[in-house]
Amino acid sequence: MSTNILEVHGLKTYYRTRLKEHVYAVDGVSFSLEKGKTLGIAGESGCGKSTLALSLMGFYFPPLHFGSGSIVINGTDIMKLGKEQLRAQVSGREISYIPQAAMNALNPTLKIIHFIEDIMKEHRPELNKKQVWDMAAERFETLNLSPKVLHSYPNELSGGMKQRTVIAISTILNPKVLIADEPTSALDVTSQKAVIKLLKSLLDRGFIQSLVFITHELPLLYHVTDDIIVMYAGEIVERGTAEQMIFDPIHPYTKKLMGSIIVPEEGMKGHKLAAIPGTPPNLKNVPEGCRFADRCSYVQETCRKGKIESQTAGDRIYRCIVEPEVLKEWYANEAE
Ligand SMILES: Nc1ncnc2c1ncn2[C@@H]1O[C@H](COP(=O)(O)OP(=O)(O)OP(=O)(O)O)[C@@H](O)[C@H]1O
Repeated sequence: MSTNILEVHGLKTYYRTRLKEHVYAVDGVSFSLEKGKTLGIAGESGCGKSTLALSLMGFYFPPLHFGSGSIVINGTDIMKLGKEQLRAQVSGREISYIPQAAMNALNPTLKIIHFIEDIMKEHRPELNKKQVWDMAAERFETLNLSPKVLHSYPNELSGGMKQRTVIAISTILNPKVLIADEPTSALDVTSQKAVIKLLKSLLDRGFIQSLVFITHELPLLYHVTDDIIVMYAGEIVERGTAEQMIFDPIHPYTKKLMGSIIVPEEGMKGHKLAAIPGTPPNLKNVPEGCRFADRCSYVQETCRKGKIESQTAGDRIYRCIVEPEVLKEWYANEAE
Protein backbone atom coordinates (compact mmCIF):
# COMPACT_ATOMS: atom_id res chain seq x y z
CA MET A 1 0.00 0.00 0.00
CA SER A 2 1.20 3.50 -0.84
CA THR A 3 2.54 5.46 2.11
CA ASN A 4 2.14 8.69 0.19
CA ILE A 5 0.25 11.29 2.14
CA LEU A 6 0.15 13.63 -0.85
CA GLU A 7 0.09 12.76 -4.55
CA VAL A 8 -0.08 15.42 -7.23
CA HIS A 9 -0.51 14.48 -10.89
CA GLY A 10 -0.26 16.83 -13.86
CA LEU A 11 -1.50 19.84 -11.91
CA LYS A 12 -2.17 22.93 -14.01
CA THR A 13 -3.46 26.13 -12.46
CA TYR A 14 -3.50 29.66 -13.79
CA TYR A 15 -4.41 33.25 -13.01
CA ARG A 16 -6.86 35.05 -15.27
CA THR A 17 -5.98 38.72 -15.26
CA ARG A 18 -8.40 41.62 -15.66
CA LEU A 19 -7.32 41.81 -19.28
CA LYS A 20 -8.43 38.16 -19.57
CA GLU A 21 -4.86 36.96 -20.08
CA HIS A 22 -3.81 33.66 -18.53
CA VAL A 23 -0.69 33.35 -16.36
CA TYR A 24 0.26 29.67 -16.28
CA ALA A 25 1.81 29.68 -12.80
CA VAL A 26 1.65 25.91 -12.15
CA ASP A 27 2.05 24.08 -15.41
CA GLY A 28 1.88 20.29 -15.22
CA VAL A 29 3.34 19.63 -11.78
CA SER A 30 3.55 16.03 -10.47
CA PHE A 31 5.13 14.83 -7.23
CA SER A 32 4.41 12.75 -4.16
CA LEU A 33 5.22 13.11 -0.51
CA GLU A 34 5.58 10.15 1.81
CA LYS A 35 4.23 10.05 5.34
CA GLY A 36 6.87 11.24 7.78
CA LYS A 37 8.90 13.06 5.11
CA THR A 38 9.74 16.69 4.60
CA LEU A 39 9.91 18.30 1.18
CA GLY A 40 11.53 21.60 0.28
CA ILE A 41 10.34 23.65 -2.68
CA ALA A 42 12.92 26.07 -4.02
CA GLY A 43 13.20 28.47 -6.90
CA GLU A 44 13.46 32.17 -7.64
CA SER A 45 10.65 34.58 -7.01
CA GLY A 46 7.79 34.15 -9.47
CA CYS A 47 8.50 30.50 -10.31
CA GLY A 48 5.12 29.38 -8.96
CA LYS A 49 5.94 28.10 -5.45
CA SER A 50 3.23 30.00 -3.60
CA THR A 51 0.70 29.33 -6.34
CA LEU A 52 1.46 25.63 -6.03
CA ALA A 53 0.83 25.86 -2.27
CA LEU A 54 -2.51 27.66 -2.78
CA SER A 55 -3.46 25.13 -5.44
CA LEU A 56 -2.71 22.17 -3.13
CA MET A 57 -5.06 23.68 -0.55
CA GLY A 58 -7.85 23.89 -3.14
CA PHE A 59 -7.91 27.69 -2.70
CA TYR A 60 -9.35 28.50 -6.10
CA PHE A 61 -10.66 32.02 -5.83
CA PRO A 62 -10.41 34.42 -8.77
CA PRO A 63 -8.06 35.30 -10.27
CA LEU A 64 -6.65 31.78 -9.51
CA HIS A 65 -8.29 28.95 -11.44
CA PHE A 66 -7.91 25.18 -11.52
CA GLY A 67 -6.97 23.89 -14.97
CA SER A 68 -6.48 20.13 -14.73
CA GLY A 69 -4.77 17.33 -12.81
CA SER A 70 -5.35 15.70 -9.44
CA ILE A 71 -4.39 16.40 -5.83
CA VAL A 72 -4.76 13.33 -3.64
CA ILE A 73 -4.41 13.92 0.08
CA ASN A 74 -4.44 10.81 2.23
CA GLY A 75 -6.31 8.88 -0.48
CA THR A 76 -8.89 11.56 -1.34
CA ASP A 77 -8.79 13.54 -4.57
CA ILE A 78 -9.67 16.95 -3.17
CA MET A 79 -10.60 18.32 -6.58
CA LYS A 80 -13.57 15.94 -6.56
CA LEU A 81 -14.91 17.52 -3.35
CA GLY A 82 -17.34 20.42 -3.24
CA LYS A 83 -16.21 23.80 -1.83
CA GLU A 84 -18.06 23.21 1.45
CA GLN A 85 -16.58 19.71 1.93
CA LEU A 86 -13.16 21.09 1.15
CA ARG A 87 -13.48 23.80 3.77
CA ALA A 88 -14.95 21.56 6.47
CA GLN A 89 -13.00 18.35 5.92
CA VAL A 90 -9.72 19.19 4.26
CA SER A 91 -8.57 22.70 5.05
CA GLY A 92 -6.79 22.74 8.42
CA ARG A 93 -7.58 19.08 9.13
CA GLU A 94 -5.85 17.24 6.31
CA ILE A 95 -3.62 20.01 5.01
CA SER A 96 -2.76 23.37 6.47
CA TYR A 97 -1.04 26.32 4.82
CA ILE A 98 0.92 29.10 6.46
CA PRO A 99 1.22 31.81 3.80
CA GLN A 100 4.14 34.20 3.51
CA ALA A 101 4.03 36.92 6.16
CA ALA A 102 1.09 35.22 7.89
CA MET A 103 2.32 36.50 11.25
CA ASN A 104 1.71 40.07 10.13
CA ALA A 105 -1.83 39.28 9.09
CA LEU A 106 -3.08 38.34 12.58
CA ASN A 107 -5.97 40.57 13.63
CA PRO A 108 -4.31 42.84 16.25
CA THR A 109 -7.52 43.25 18.26
CA LEU A 110 -7.83 39.54 19.09
CA LYS A 111 -5.91 37.65 21.76
CA ILE A 112 -4.19 34.49 20.49
CA ILE A 113 -6.64 32.20 22.30
CA HIS A 114 -9.49 33.71 20.26
CA PHE A 115 -7.98 32.50 17.00
CA ILE A 116 -7.89 28.99 18.45
CA GLU A 117 -11.44 29.32 19.78
CA ASP A 118 -12.64 30.29 16.30
CA ILE A 119 -11.01 27.23 14.73
CA MET A 120 -12.44 24.93 17.40
CA LYS A 121 -15.92 26.43 17.10
CA GLU A 122 -15.92 25.39 13.46
CA HIS A 123 -14.12 22.04 13.65
CA ARG A 124 -14.68 20.77 17.22
CA PRO A 125 -18.00 22.35 18.29
CA GLU A 126 -18.45 19.69 21.00
CA LEU A 127 -15.65 21.25 23.09
CA ASN A 128 -16.59 23.92 25.63
CA LYS A 129 -14.49 27.03 26.27
CA LYS A 130 -12.57 25.51 29.21
CA GLN A 131 -11.73 22.39 27.22
CA VAL A 132 -10.44 24.54 24.35
CA TRP A 133 -8.34 26.66 26.72
CA ASP A 134 -6.90 23.57 28.46
CA MET A 135 -6.17 21.91 25.14
CA ALA A 136 -4.48 25.03 23.76
CA ALA A 137 -2.39 25.49 26.94
CA GLU A 138 -1.27 21.86 26.81
CA ARG A 139 -0.34 22.11 23.14
CA PHE A 140 1.63 25.31 23.68
CA GLU A 141 3.48 23.79 26.65
CA THR A 142 4.32 20.66 24.68
CA LEU A 143 5.78 22.85 21.94
CA ASN A 144 7.85 24.85 24.43
CA LEU A 145 5.72 27.94 23.99
CA SER A 146 4.57 29.68 27.13
CA PRO A 147 0.77 29.28 27.60
CA LYS A 148 0.85 32.95 28.67
CA VAL A 149 1.14 33.75 24.96
CA LEU A 150 -2.47 32.58 24.55
CA HIS A 151 -3.65 35.62 26.46
CA SER A 152 -1.49 38.11 24.59
CA TYR A 153 -2.37 40.28 21.61
CA PRO A 154 -0.28 39.63 18.47
CA ASN A 155 1.44 43.01 18.78
CA GLU A 156 2.74 42.11 22.23
CA LEU A 157 4.80 39.27 20.75
CA SER A 158 8.23 39.45 19.11
CA GLY A 159 8.47 38.52 15.41
CA GLY A 160 9.91 35.09 16.16
CA MET A 161 7.32 34.33 18.84
CA LYS A 162 4.52 35.55 16.57
CA GLN A 163 5.69 33.20 13.81
CA ARG A 164 5.91 30.23 16.19
CA THR A 165 2.45 31.10 17.49
CA VAL A 166 1.04 31.18 13.94
CA ILE A 167 2.53 27.75 13.34
CA ALA A 168 1.06 26.40 16.58
CA ILE A 169 -2.38 27.81 15.70
CA SER A 170 -2.24 26.44 12.14
CA THR A 171 -1.47 22.94 13.37
CA ILE A 172 -3.93 22.81 16.26
CA LEU A 173 -6.12 20.31 14.33
CA ASN A 174 -3.12 18.03 13.63
CA PRO A 175 -3.17 18.38 9.83
CA LYS A 176 -1.50 15.53 7.99
CA VAL A 177 0.44 17.92 5.77
CA LEU A 178 1.71 21.35 6.74
CA ILE A 179 2.82 23.73 3.99
CA ALA A 180 4.95 26.55 5.35
CA ASP A 181 5.68 29.32 2.83
CA GLU A 182 8.92 31.17 3.66
CA PRO A 183 8.36 30.60 7.39
CA THR A 184 11.78 31.87 8.40
CA SER A 185 12.25 34.86 6.11
CA ALA A 186 12.40 38.25 7.84
CA LEU A 187 13.50 36.60 11.10
CA ASP A 188 16.86 36.85 12.81
CA VAL A 189 19.05 33.74 12.93
CA THR A 190 18.03 32.79 16.49
CA SER A 191 14.33 33.05 15.65
CA GLN A 192 14.87 31.09 12.42
CA LYS A 193 16.41 28.26 14.44
CA ALA A 194 13.52 28.35 16.91
CA VAL A 195 10.99 28.11 14.06
CA ILE A 196 12.82 25.16 12.51
CA LYS A 197 13.02 23.45 15.91
CA LEU A 198 9.29 23.94 16.32
CA LEU A 199 8.54 22.44 12.89
CA LYS A 200 10.72 19.43 13.71
CA SER A 201 9.02 19.05 17.05
CA LEU A 202 5.58 19.04 15.34
CA LEU A 203 6.79 16.16 13.19
CA ASP A 204 8.49 14.27 16.02
CA ARG A 205 5.40 14.48 18.20
CA GLY A 206 3.11 13.41 15.35
CA PHE A 207 1.08 16.65 15.38
CA ILE A 208 1.80 16.80 11.65
CA GLN A 209 2.80 13.85 9.47
CA SER A 210 4.60 15.61 6.64
CA LEU A 211 5.99 19.04 5.95
CA VAL A 212 6.37 21.09 2.78
CA PHE A 213 8.82 23.94 3.31
CA ILE A 214 8.91 26.67 0.66
CA THR A 215 11.89 28.99 0.61
CA HIS A 216 14.44 30.63 -1.60
CA GLU A 217 17.00 30.30 1.21
CA LEU A 218 18.42 27.05 -0.04
CA PRO A 219 20.94 26.48 2.75
CA LEU A 220 18.00 26.17 5.14
CA LEU A 221 16.52 23.28 3.19
CA TYR A 222 19.62 21.19 3.69
CA HIS A 223 19.00 21.13 7.41
CA VAL A 224 15.23 20.87 7.31
CA THR A 225 14.04 18.67 4.45
CA ASP A 226 14.60 15.14 3.19
CA ASP A 227 13.94 15.99 -0.45
CA ILE A 228 13.98 19.14 -2.53
CA ILE A 229 11.99 20.11 -5.61
CA VAL A 230 13.26 22.98 -7.73
CA MET A 231 10.63 24.91 -9.69
CA TYR A 232 11.28 27.10 -12.68
CA ALA A 233 8.64 28.97 -14.69
CA GLY A 234 5.75 26.90 -13.33
CA GLU A 235 7.40 23.51 -13.82
CA ILE A 236 9.43 21.15 -11.65
CA VAL A 237 12.89 21.06 -13.21
CA GLU A 238 14.52 18.72 -10.72
CA ARG A 239 13.82 16.57 -7.67
CA GLY A 240 16.27 14.72 -5.46
CA THR A 241 17.35 14.33 -1.87
CA ALA A 242 18.54 17.51 -0.15
CA GLU A 243 22.07 16.13 -0.26
CA GLN A 244 21.90 15.35 -4.00
CA MET A 245 20.32 18.64 -4.94
CA ILE A 246 22.80 20.76 -3.05
CA PHE A 247 26.01 18.86 -3.66
CA ASP A 248 25.33 17.04 -6.93
CA PRO A 249 22.74 18.97 -8.97
CA ILE A 250 21.85 17.73 -12.45
CA HIS A 251 19.79 20.54 -13.99
CA PRO A 252 21.73 23.68 -14.95
CA TYR A 253 19.14 25.80 -13.11
CA THR A 254 19.60 23.82 -9.88
CA LYS A 255 23.32 24.07 -10.42
CA LYS A 256 23.05 27.86 -10.68
CA LEU A 257 20.76 28.04 -7.67
CA MET A 258 22.92 25.78 -5.55
CA GLY A 259 26.22 26.73 -7.11
CA SER A 260 27.37 29.09 -4.43
CA ILE A 261 26.97 26.54 -1.65
CA ILE A 262 30.18 24.65 -1.27
CA VAL A 263 30.31 23.14 2.17
CA PRO A 264 27.60 22.33 4.71
CA GLU A 265 27.28 23.71 8.23
CA GLU A 266 29.55 26.67 8.81
CA GLY A 267 30.09 27.58 5.18
CA MET A 268 26.37 27.56 4.41
CA LYS A 269 25.25 29.83 7.18
CA GLY A 270 24.07 33.19 6.00
CA HIS A 271 25.33 32.45 2.53
CA LYS A 272 23.86 34.80 -0.06
CA LEU A 273 23.13 33.36 -3.46
CA ALA A 274 24.70 35.01 -6.45
CA ALA A 275 21.92 36.26 -8.71
CA ILE A 276 21.44 34.33 -11.95
CA PRO A 277 21.75 36.71 -14.92
CA GLY A 278 18.50 37.32 -16.79
CA THR A 279 14.91 36.79 -15.67
CA PRO A 280 12.46 33.88 -15.85
CA PRO A 281 10.16 33.91 -18.91
CA ASN A 282 6.78 35.59 -18.89
CA LEU A 283 4.29 32.94 -17.79
CA LYS A 284 1.58 34.39 -20.01
CA ASN A 285 3.50 33.24 -23.02
CA VAL A 286 6.17 30.65 -22.26
CA PRO A 287 8.73 29.91 -24.97
CA GLU A 288 8.80 26.62 -26.84
CA GLY A 289 11.38 24.14 -25.59
CA CYS A 290 13.34 24.51 -22.37
CA ARG A 291 12.09 27.47 -20.33
CA PHE A 292 15.56 28.05 -18.89
CA ALA A 293 17.27 28.07 -22.31
CA ASP A 294 17.75 31.85 -22.50
CA ARG A 295 19.69 31.84 -19.21
CA CYS A 296 21.48 28.51 -19.51
CA SER A 297 25.26 28.49 -20.03
CA TYR A 298 25.03 25.06 -21.67
CA VAL A 299 22.15 25.68 -24.09
CA GLN A 300 22.07 23.58 -27.29
CA GLU A 301 20.10 24.24 -30.45
CA THR A 302 17.77 21.33 -29.72
CA CYS A 303 16.88 22.78 -26.29
CA ARG A 304 14.56 25.30 -27.94
CA LYS A 305 12.55 22.70 -29.87
CA GLY A 306 9.46 20.90 -28.60
CA LYS A 307 8.41 20.22 -25.05
CA ILE A 308 11.15 19.13 -22.67
CA GLU A 309 9.82 16.16 -20.71
CA SER A 310 11.01 15.02 -17.27
CA GLN A 311 13.65 12.31 -17.26
CA THR A 312 14.51 9.93 -14.46
CA ALA A 313 17.99 8.94 -13.28
CA GLY A 314 17.65 6.39 -10.49
CA ASP A 315 15.47 8.02 -7.86
CA ARG A 316 15.98 11.48 -9.33
CA ILE A 317 13.89 13.48 -11.75
CA TYR A 318 15.21 16.24 -14.00
CA ARG A 319 13.95 18.18 -17.01
CA CYS A 320 16.87 18.56 -19.42
CA ILE A 321 17.73 16.95 -22.76
CA VAL A 322 21.42 16.63 -21.93
CA GLU A 323 22.52 13.43 -20.16
CA PRO A 324 23.47 13.90 -16.48
CA GLU A 325 26.97 12.46 -17.09
CA VAL A 326 27.59 15.00 -19.84
CA LEU A 327 26.32 17.87 -17.71
CA LYS A 328 28.52 16.79 -14.82
CA GLU A 329 31.53 16.65 -17.08
CA TRP A 330 30.78 20.20 -18.26
CA TYR A 331 30.38 21.35 -14.65
CA ALA A 332 33.68 19.72 -13.71
CA ASN A 333 35.50 21.31 -16.67
CA GLU A 334 34.05 24.68 -15.77
CA ALA A 335 35.28 24.36 -12.19
CA GLU A 336 38.85 23.71 -13.28
N1 LIG B 1 -2.95 37.44 -8.38
C1 LIG B 1 -2.20 37.21 -9.45
N2 LIG B 1 -2.62 37.55 -10.68
C2 LIG B 1 -1.87 37.32 -11.79
N3 LIG B 1 -0.66 36.72 -11.75
C3 LIG B 1 -0.19 36.36 -10.55
C4 LIG B 1 -0.92 36.57 -9.33
N4 LIG B 1 -0.19 36.10 -8.29
C5 LIG B 1 0.95 35.60 -8.82
N5 LIG B 1 0.94 35.75 -10.16
C6 LIG B 1 2.00 35.33 -11.11
O1 LIG B 1 2.13 33.91 -11.01
C7 LIG B 1 3.48 33.53 -11.16
C8 LIG B 1 3.93 32.68 -9.98
O2 LIG B 1 3.90 33.49 -8.80
P1 LIG B 1 4.15 32.89 -7.33
O3 LIG B 1 3.86 33.95 -6.34
O4 LIG B 1 3.43 31.61 -7.21
O5 LIG B 1 5.73 32.60 -7.37
P2 LIG B 1 6.71 32.28 -6.16
O6 LIG B 1 7.71 31.34 -6.69
O7 LIG B 1 5.92 31.85 -4.98
O8 LIG B 1 7.38 33.68 -5.89
P3 LIG B 1 7.48 34.48 -4.51
O9 LIG B 1 8.45 33.76 -3.66
O10 LIG B 1 7.94 35.85 -4.93
O11 LIG B 1 6.07 34.48 -3.96
C9 LIG B 1 4.29 34.82 -11.33
O12 LIG B 1 4.46 35.04 -12.71
C10 LIG B 1 3.37 35.87 -10.74
O13 LIG B 1 3.58 37.15 -11.35
